[in-house]
Amino acid sequence: MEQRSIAFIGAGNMARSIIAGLIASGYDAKKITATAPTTTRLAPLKDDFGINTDSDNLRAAQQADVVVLAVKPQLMADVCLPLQAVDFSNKLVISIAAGINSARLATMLDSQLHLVRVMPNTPALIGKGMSGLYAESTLAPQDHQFASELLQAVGEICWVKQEADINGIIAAAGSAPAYFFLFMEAIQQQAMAQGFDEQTARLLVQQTALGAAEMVQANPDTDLATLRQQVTSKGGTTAEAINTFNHHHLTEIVAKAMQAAVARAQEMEQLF
Ligand SMILES: NC(=O)C1=CN([C@@H]2O[C@H](COP(=O)(O)OP(=O)(O)OC[C@H]3O[C@@H](n4cnc5c(N)ncnc54)[C@H](O)[C@@H]3O)[C@@H](O)[C@H]2O)C=CC1
Ligand SMILES: O=C(O)[C@@H]1CCC=N1
Repeated sequence: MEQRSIAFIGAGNMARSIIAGLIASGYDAKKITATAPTTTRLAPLKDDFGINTDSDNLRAAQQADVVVLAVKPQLMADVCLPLQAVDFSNKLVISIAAGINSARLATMLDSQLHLVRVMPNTPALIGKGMSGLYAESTLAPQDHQFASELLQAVGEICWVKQEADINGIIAAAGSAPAYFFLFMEAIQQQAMAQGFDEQTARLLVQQTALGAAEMVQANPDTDLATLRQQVTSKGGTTAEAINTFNHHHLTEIVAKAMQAAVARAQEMEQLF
């Protein structure tokens, strides 16, 4: 892919995940700079991936072709204020922040932007990310392509047509690794309660989750319900477990959780 210079403003969990994935995919480490106020987050990035680090956001942004905004939403306005001095006319801006829309980002940076909003997730760290992307139709094709390739370097992508759909991506992918971790934690805990040691309980759940996810991927023409039914023998053990989930309205719980994620993103759009 095109090797543009990239400045990650903010060097937390998500920036690290994308940087790790980019380096693993062969992106030139010298073309990547990450910023943070202290060396706590920066030193490991420099040591692990050989990228440049800087505590000066303005300098990093001025020197980059692509500026990735990767700070917490509540900090975004404060972080953007000094960046208003940057000439963004020839730069691509990528924001990964939840709950801050394009119009608000343009106001925060006081510029007309070549902007892509991206909603990634942390499995980008191991090249298994899922990112949703949104841009105005006026975005140049080469910027569109660069953003696609950047996120494809760390996983799968899908472009959404309306900016509001980014909130749906948050609910279904950005936040969703945590749902699976929670589910796996619950299985691990119950396996331990049934007598397995912690390590064995973890192996049982992690290998099963991996196997299930890979079966989904390996059978694109088989719907998820069919895969479930193939495990569920009539009158057997799985049927009892699934009946218990249904009795406690698992589907409704998931729907409510995803709706709550969207509602929070909408609320953040008003707050920050
Ligand atoms: N963690 C996740 O799974 C996902 C996070 N996001 C978005 O990514 C963004 C970052 O989230 P995380 O990485 O989880 O947060 P984080 O708290 O791990 O990282 C934020 C980083 O910003 C740095 N920072 C704080 N003040 C700064 C400043 N003035 N200048 C430069 N850097 C500064 C901090 O040192 C920290 O390393 C958020 O906007 C979030 O909505 C999006 C998708 C998934
Ligand atoms: O929890 C959050 O707000 C961020 C956005 C998606 C995942 N983490």
